[in-house]
Amino acid sequence: MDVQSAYHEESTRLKETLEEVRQQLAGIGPRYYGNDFVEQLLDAKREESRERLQLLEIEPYFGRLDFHEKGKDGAAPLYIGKRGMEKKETGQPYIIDWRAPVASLFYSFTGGDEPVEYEAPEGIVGGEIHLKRNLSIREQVLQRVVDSYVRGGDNLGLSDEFLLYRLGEKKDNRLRDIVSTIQAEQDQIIRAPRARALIIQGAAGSGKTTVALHRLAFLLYQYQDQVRADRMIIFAPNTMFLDYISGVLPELGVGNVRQTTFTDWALELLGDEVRLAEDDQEGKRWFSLEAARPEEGEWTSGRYKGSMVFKELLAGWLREYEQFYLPELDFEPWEGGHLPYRTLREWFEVEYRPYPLAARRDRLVARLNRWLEMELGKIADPKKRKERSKTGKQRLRTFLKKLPEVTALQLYRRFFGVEASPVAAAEGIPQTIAEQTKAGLKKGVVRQEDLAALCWIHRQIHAAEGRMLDHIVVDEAQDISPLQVELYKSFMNEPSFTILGDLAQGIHAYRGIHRWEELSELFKPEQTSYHELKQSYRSTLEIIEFANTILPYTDTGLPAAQPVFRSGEPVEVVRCAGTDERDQRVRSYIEEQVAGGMRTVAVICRTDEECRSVHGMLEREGVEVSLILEGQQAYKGGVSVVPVYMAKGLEFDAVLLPDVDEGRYTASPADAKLLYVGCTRALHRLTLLHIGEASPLLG
Ligand SMILES: Nc1ncnc2c1ncn2[C@@H]1O[C@H](COP(=O)(O)OP(=O)(O)OP(=O)(O)O)[C@@H](O)[C@H]1O
Repeated sequence: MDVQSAYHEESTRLKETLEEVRQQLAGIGPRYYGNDFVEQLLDAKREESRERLQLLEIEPYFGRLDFHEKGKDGAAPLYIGKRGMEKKETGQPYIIDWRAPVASLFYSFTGGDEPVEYEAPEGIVGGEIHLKRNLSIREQVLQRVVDSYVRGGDNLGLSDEFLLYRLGEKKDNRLRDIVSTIQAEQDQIIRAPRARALIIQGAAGSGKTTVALHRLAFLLYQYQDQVRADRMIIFAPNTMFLDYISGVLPELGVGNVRQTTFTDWALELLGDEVRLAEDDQEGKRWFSLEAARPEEGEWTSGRYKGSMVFKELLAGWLREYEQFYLPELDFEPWEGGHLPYRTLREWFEVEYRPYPLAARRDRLVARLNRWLEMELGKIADPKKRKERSKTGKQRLRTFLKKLPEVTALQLYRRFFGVEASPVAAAEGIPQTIAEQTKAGLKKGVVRQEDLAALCWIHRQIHAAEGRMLDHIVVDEAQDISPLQVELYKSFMNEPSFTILGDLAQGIHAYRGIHRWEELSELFKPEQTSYHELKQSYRSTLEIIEFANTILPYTDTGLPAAQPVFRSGEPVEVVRCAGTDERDQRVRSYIEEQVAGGMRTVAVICRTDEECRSVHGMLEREGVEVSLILEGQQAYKGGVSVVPVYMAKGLEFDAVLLPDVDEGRYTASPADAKLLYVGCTRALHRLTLLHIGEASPLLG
């Protein structure tokens, strides 16, 4: 079929579809606002349908697959959309949800005339593909029809055309869904079984974040009876990144999934008791040029406090503390009254043993109160009872002081020896780490690196409290610690994780993992699987090849990222005679890129100070530009100046690195990772400037 007839055919089908959607929408009826519970439930269902149809009304589908199922007559066209619908009159599928089993063929099929199959709930279904067609519909208008496979046709390289068209688009300030162009290797991850910890090492721009979000949408569809959106969490590195990805799930019709940072989540779990030190800023501490760089093999406090070694120490100390928690004392409410230690021990050590420490203490206190009331009840003389009640209650208050309330922070303080305790402070913590932590605790504050341990203690002493979770996504997982994952595990009956990251972008190696085994070892072998995504979709061929030359300096041994064949302008590296020329080049770069239609442009500097200086210069020249620093809540798009450690996870149409000199990017793996992150943020254009000698990482 020629292009024109295909376009005509699809226009007709689109018209029909839109008419069907409109009719179904019109048939839904008005909303119900009354108090009847059954009506309310029905209304919620109608509302769901309305939302689904409204989504379909804008872009009903993006693909068509003509599939000839074995044993059936001829090939039937399947239209695949972000949501599914049936034809009202016949009840037959009219648009197939992209997550449905049969839709997997659309993604896994990469050409060839061989038979294909997919896994349906009823078993394996086989057949042949006759046509794979990509359809681009915007605001109800058919814009493009691209056949990536026609049975019997020559099918030369067409499969990439639609993907390239999508990758060539300019980006705004939000990550988008990719349902129409999910690639086979990505689809495998999206559709992987739920009950395991999936660990994914993916090259920069390989779609990790995007794939994780699509996987959530898939799990909600596939395991409707087992998972709920409000029992899923996405952990991402910072609030601005969360803002950047916040559009994807709603586009996929998924609401109610909590998207948060570990710090926010941990502080909420721990309550008001825990306060972070105000100077706990990573930019200053680790990314200034003066920042201390840990030696290879040396424990940094973040690595240590996130390690399983530290967890074991905590666990051992906590066991001992629990053992000595109950003081060896009888309780005497008044002269002659007596509750022996033996009985108290029986309650605490035997009866309440199965409960976590906080609950054991609560129960003991409640029992003591009850015991006192009962003893008082036995006294017949009202005057005497009143007198004893007063003394008894006073003595009980004094006694309870020896059973201090247990909170995570209090225990942590005792563990570090900041507060007296029946069990001595733990030994074996590297001295500087112990001293630094104690100094903070004495001032009443902790650092972010303490949060995982505090939350872990909290779980140990409260256990069953809090909701269990169905699935957790950990993005940028190279930056998290084993203890964090151990903690997340305690919120699940069986592990169900999507853990994604890139060790080559491990710029927080002072607190993050250095090998994926550090996380996979936390699961039983049959509970975990490891995948690699090597293909990179974000950047042009030139940018990926350029970034690949930096990769070996990161010392991660990771393979080069593979580009899709999308060619653009060469990467420019320009030596400037001095700051005047550099500033002039930064300004003209921004001007040119904006004039050339780039919607997001970033000047990515090595440090906060450098960013402030470039931003100040641009503002003085009247350039409209946002300065992004640590703690930024939202990403607005347009032109930004951002330190490289904050740019991780984001992407921009055009990127300029203005300070790639030998002093700012040395030949160390830490700097190589920073430069790799900086370069891989660019989709279409990348330019690097330096004054004096260029960084040795540029070969
Ligand atoms: N199959 C695809 N079709 C179209 N675009 C895609 C596809 N896969 C990824 N992309 C695009 O590639 C870009 C990178 O995706 P994403 O940010 O999810 O990658 P990442 O692996 O998390 O990157 P990084 O580790 O560098 O932050 C995004 O613009 C995304 O839309």
